[in-house]
Amino acid sequence: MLQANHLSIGYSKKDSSIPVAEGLSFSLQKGKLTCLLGPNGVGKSTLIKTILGQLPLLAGTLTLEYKAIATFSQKELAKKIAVVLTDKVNSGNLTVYQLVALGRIPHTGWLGNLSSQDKEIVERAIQVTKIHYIRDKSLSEISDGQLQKVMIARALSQDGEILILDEPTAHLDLVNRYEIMHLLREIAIQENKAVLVVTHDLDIAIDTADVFWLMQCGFPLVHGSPEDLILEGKINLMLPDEKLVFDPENGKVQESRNWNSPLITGDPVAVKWVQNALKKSEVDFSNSQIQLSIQQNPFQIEYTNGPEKLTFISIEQLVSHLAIRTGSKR
Ligand SMILES: Nc1ncnc2c1ncn2[C@@H]1O[C@H](COP(=O)(O)OP(=O)(O)OP(=O)(O)O)[C@@H](O)[C@H]1O
Repeated sequence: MLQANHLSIGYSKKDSSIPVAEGLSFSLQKGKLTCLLGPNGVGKSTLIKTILGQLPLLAGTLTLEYKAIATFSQKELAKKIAVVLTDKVNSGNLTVYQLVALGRIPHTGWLGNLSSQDKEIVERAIQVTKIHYIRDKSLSEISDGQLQKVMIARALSQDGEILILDEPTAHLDLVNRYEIMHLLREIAIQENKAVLVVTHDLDIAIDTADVFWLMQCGFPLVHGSPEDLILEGKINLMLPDEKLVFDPENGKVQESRNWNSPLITGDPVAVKWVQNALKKSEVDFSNSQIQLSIQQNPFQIEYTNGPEKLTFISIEQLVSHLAIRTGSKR
């Protein structure tokens, strides 16, 4: 579909160019959800603008269906690539249906009437994104999560083979973030589209994406399935700060500092969350004799420190005790 070889992207000023990222090679595949991840300022939006033909390439090649992107007019590109950007739409008076129908403009022109085929495509976009129940509402009457689905529906009604979304889940709550990403996955598979999503939502991206593209300053773009990148340790490329590291065991980003846990026995899930709280408490256990034993039903933490034996009924109580004992501020 879309292919890049040793692509350099960036901005040109007068006679000089300012590269943002160099040596990017990738191919975007149909039927797959691809997530583009990387730290702030690494060049994700610059890459999207380059793909959309809004910025010239500084070096390398970028082709769509084996033809250089630069050879497509903006109108031709709009028929092939639909995009949802982060900007807020300012069309509060339009209804949901009218906004979705605007996606047909590249095919009909601004004054073009919708043919029965256009109407079918608009209906399909509304159906796929499950927004039929708000189709007659005005845009000023819907929530941010609903608006995001409407924007995706508009992009779908454009009916290109490629769908690009820049941070579609920013500002949404957890449930809506999952819903939008699952919807995009469904669209990729069922509508056989190449879907590229820029996101900072690592957890949800791991659960939904088929392919990750990782951008990191000074490195070529790394791609692969999230699972392969996790097992190979390459996922850490998106964490330029050495204080953070991806823990493949629990699938989470966490602080890389060494921390000595006291000896804790009991149910592994309970042990994990007691450890989590103790790590945050910043109590130093390196030379301590403290041992903890967790009992279930009722939940109890038996605390032993040399001859001292205590019982706590919550993690909060244990942490408060340790804070008082060690003079920690927490
Ligand atoms: N119009 C511009 N002219 C020159 N440099 C720019 C321009 N727009 C952005 N940049 C620079 O390009 C670099 C990449 O910016 P870009 O917006 O692509 O990053 P990003 O990865 O999308 O970041 P974020 O995750 O914060 O959205 C930044 O250093 C930025 O300052």
